[in-house]
Amino acid sequence: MELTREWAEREAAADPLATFAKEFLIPEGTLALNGNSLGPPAAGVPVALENAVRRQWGGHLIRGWWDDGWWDAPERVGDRIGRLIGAGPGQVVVGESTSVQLFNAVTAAARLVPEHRVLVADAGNFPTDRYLAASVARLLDLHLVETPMDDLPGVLDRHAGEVGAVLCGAVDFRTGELWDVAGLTAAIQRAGGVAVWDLSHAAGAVPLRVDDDAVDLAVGCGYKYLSGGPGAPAFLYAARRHHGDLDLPITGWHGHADPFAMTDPFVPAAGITRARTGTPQILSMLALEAALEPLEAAGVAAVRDKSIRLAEYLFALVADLDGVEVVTPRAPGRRGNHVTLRLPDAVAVAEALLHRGVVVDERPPDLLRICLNGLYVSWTDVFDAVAHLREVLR
Ligand SMILES: Cc1ncc(COP(=O)(O)O)c(C=O)c1O
Ligand SMILES: Nc1c(O)cccc1C(=O)C[C@H](N)C(=O)O
Repeated sequence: MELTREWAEREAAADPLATFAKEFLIPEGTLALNGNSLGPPAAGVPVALENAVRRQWGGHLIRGWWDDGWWDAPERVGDRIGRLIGAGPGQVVVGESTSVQLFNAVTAAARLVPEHRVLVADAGNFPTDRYLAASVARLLDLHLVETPMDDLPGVLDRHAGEVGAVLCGAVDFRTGELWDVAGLTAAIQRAGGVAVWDLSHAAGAVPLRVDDDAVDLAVGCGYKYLSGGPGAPAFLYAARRHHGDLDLPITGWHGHADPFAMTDPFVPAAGITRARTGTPQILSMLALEAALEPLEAAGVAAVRDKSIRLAEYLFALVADLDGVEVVTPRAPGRRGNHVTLRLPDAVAVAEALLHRGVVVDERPPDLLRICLNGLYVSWTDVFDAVAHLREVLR
């Protein structure tokens, strides 16, 4: 690799994924490097929404639930996301916010092993995960143990036999560190626990194999690498082996075995359908469904491969920047698709970059996150972003 713009231009010209950038609505001259917060809209999204509102809703009114496939959307879109995370059909539903799904999953996980009174939570996880783990612990009167991910194996050993639900983030939202989902899931299960992974920063970013890794439950965000739009519905994965015993706390009527019988008591539906809650956010779900198309067409593996190489380019480009430390592990197997730099005044630097059309984000006090989603970020974007950073720091 060469640290010149000409080299970046040559790489961009030879990039087999280059055409996918045109399938996203990104303002001319803007470098969208914060897809780990909010992915940009795919061009198919406004088309799908226009169709959903005018033709489906406006044309068919309530018949849309059946004639336009709205009723089945949570499982249908769930299966599509399932393919992106290595889940076979019938194990993923889409709906609600990530936070609601986290509450649902962690509570159900704890209820799978009611005699195990320790709830373990990743201390570095995004705040909503930690708040919800604490809330579930209070609700079920469990003992909450928060641990840095590095110490998770030790915590599991110390509490072996008492461990119930364990909530971890697959990719650290701050540092971008990718954890060993397969190995840690096995360790959690050896301790008697039930592994709940937050895949928000991993789904659509890194190839996941939730079935092969024997993950118990997982939750993920719809608006980061899946580009479903602000507040896009989240997803919940539950391994098929748990479906019969899954006692989810949000027992809405869409999760009932016979919702239109409208009778008591609540009888959970068979399969993953029991994880449905109330009426799903159809417009948002159809936006999310349309947004998946470029990612599905490119394939997570190809996007990941390019993202890894873009990060290596970024590591090389920032190597001589004084006072800038790369916080993200460099080994590809140990990082997701965002790179985090530690530097003084990260907030002011992010602000200055934004004025130059470089959209990154900062996490206080001193972290700058740069998301390199190979689906729409190019080699020249990385070169230009670092050139701007260099000028801002000067
Ligand atoms: C790991 C993680 N979980 C959850 C969320 C968000 O949850 P919600 O979509 O409910 O706001 C985020 C980001 O906002 C996140 O980074
Ligand atoms: N969910 C967000 C929001 O509602 C507003 C602004 C940003 C976000 C984010 O997604 C933050 C993100 N999860 C993070 O990793 O920091």
